[in-house]
Amino acid sequence: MAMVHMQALCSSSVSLGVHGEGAGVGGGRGMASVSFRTGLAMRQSEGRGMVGGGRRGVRQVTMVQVPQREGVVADVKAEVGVGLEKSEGKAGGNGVSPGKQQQQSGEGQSMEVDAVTEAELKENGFRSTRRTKLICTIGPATCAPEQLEALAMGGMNVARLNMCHGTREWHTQVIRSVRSLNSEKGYSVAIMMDTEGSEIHMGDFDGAPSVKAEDGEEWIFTVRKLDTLPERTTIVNYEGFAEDVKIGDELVVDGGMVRFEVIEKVGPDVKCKCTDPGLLLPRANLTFWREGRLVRERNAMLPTISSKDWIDIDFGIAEGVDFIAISFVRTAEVIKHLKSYIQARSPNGSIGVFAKIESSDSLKNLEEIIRVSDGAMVARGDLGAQIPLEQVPSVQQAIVNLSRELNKPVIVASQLLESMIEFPTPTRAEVADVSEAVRQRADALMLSGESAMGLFPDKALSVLRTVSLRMESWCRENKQHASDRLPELSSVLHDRISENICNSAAQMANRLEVDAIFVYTRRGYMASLLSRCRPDCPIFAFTDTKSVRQRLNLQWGLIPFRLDFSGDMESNLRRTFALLKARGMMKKGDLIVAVSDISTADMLQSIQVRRIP
Ligand SMILES: Nc1ncnc2c1ncn2[C@@H]1O[C@H](COP(=O)(O)OP(=O)(O)O)[C@@H](O)[C@H]1O
Ligand SMILES: C=C(OP(=O)(O)O)C(=O)O
Ligand SMILES: [K+]
Ligand SMILES: [Mg+2]
Repeated sequence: MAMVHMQALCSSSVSLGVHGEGAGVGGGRGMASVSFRTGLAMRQSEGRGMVGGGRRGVRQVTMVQVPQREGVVADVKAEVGVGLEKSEGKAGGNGVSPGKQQQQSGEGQSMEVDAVTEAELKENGFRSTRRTKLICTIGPATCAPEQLEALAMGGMNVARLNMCHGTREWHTQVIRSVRSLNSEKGYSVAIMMDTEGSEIHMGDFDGAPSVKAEDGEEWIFTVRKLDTLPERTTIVNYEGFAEDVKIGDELVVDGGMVRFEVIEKVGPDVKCKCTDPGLLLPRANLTFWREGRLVRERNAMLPTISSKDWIDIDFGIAEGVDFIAISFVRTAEVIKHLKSYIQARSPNGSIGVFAKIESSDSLKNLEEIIRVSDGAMVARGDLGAQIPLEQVPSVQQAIVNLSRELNKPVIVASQLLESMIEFPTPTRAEVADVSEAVRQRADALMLSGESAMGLFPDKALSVLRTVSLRMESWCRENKQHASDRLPELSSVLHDRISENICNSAAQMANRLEVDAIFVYTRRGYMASLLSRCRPDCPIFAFTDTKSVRQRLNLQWGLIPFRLDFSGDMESNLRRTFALLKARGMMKKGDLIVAVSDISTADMLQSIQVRRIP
């Protein structure tokens, strides 16, 4: 077996030499010692996800010969001495023993994992765990505690709150209910807040869940703030509406669910004739088209984050939501602006900011937007109203691929199982659509109306679950991963080491057909990088804070655990094995690849192959 010898003399180059002889690893269990030495100095970048993030300093990387130990099959280790300034972050202590480590309240227990995954692992083993994550929009059909619990039981990883709808009190109540399910019953449902954005939309219908617009009917679209609505009248939330539309324009509701033609303008009222009948839903999105083209000049004048959105965002920060999704993002600037605002407001918090890709402007700046965001959502509902429908599938594929390349989680959203709003089984075409998103290896799939106000929210979730599982195992059987080549992520040396460690670990895991990859990570960055490789086995991500654990919930293949760990990998591994075995989640003889991202005085990152003793 090879001695891997890595040498890097200055911050710009790393060379990897593989020698023909060296410590003998050949003999299977308990024999290994592969190590590499690096002597390099580098500045830690301030970018996201640095190991031991929050610290600055110059790192000195040195090699140590790794002693042979029981249970080690092979061990590749880069050990680093870190010259640190005082650590700024919380829970960043190096080499603190678990017993001594002071956690925020409620974080002192031995190991926390989502109860549903735990049960699934015990029952069906590693290969059975679902890799694609599921998001449910919560609405009137699912907001009661027992309805939320049914979704959590059914595999909901993230609950989404659409701030277009519902009152502040309603949202507060849902957030509290989810939080107490988590703390009292062991679920781990994260919360995503989705901003309303400055879209043009219709008003409510005096509490009616929907109103039918018949072919040829005349309707009034008005900018007047009416208290009582005359029949066949709807309010439009955009004050410039009556001025902007022209006679002959086409009004498209919800991307084409209903259409009208403008026939007359009377002051603040716009008289329209229904040309495509259908159901009008409260606050349905509205676009207007002239000579076959979307009129977007005025839309472009509206802010991406409205004053109402800022109030909602403050609310989200105060409630400690895990993710904020921004509607109708047009540029990277707005995401940067929001991220710095969140950073200033909750320096210790870690709210992931997701860019919703749902306008033609966002497509022009796609890469820039995804680079600065913590994730992206293919919001096909509005996207399909802004670009020709037939372009949506290829755009979806491009966004999924780009996000994965850039190491950002990506959600495929809207109309996945639309017919299940009314019917208990999906159409075959819907099943094919869900399967395709899974085959593309999106991180997460999202239900909207199906779970918010449909008749069969639990059934819809169950369809997402079973279709995902089936497609995932089909992909593994057909070795789809073989063709997945990812371009290198970044130019920062330190990042390149993390990336290459993760790529190698994932490749090793696939070749050795191990049962799981373990990753010990404080910020979650290494867990993300492993998820990005979409390996065949599940990834157990051990992290020491609740907020990081919650955030990892959204990423493909990750099973996040909260665990107090120390800088001593050997003791971390032994403790983890013991805890997992005691809880029936692993058994003697299981093979794992362990990746460590814990920065301490004598270690940076390592890959080990271990058999559970
Ligand atoms: N918090 C809520 N309160 C009431 N109804 C909701 C809520 N969230 C979602 N809904 C209903 O579910 C439908 C689908 O949800 P979603 O796709 O998120 O919204 P939209 O259709 O406005 O884009 C909405 O049109 C609305 O009727
Ligand atoms: C997810 C979407 O956004 P919203 O439901 O908020 O309109 C969409 O447009 O597909
Ligand atoms: K929204
Ligand atoms: Mg939308």
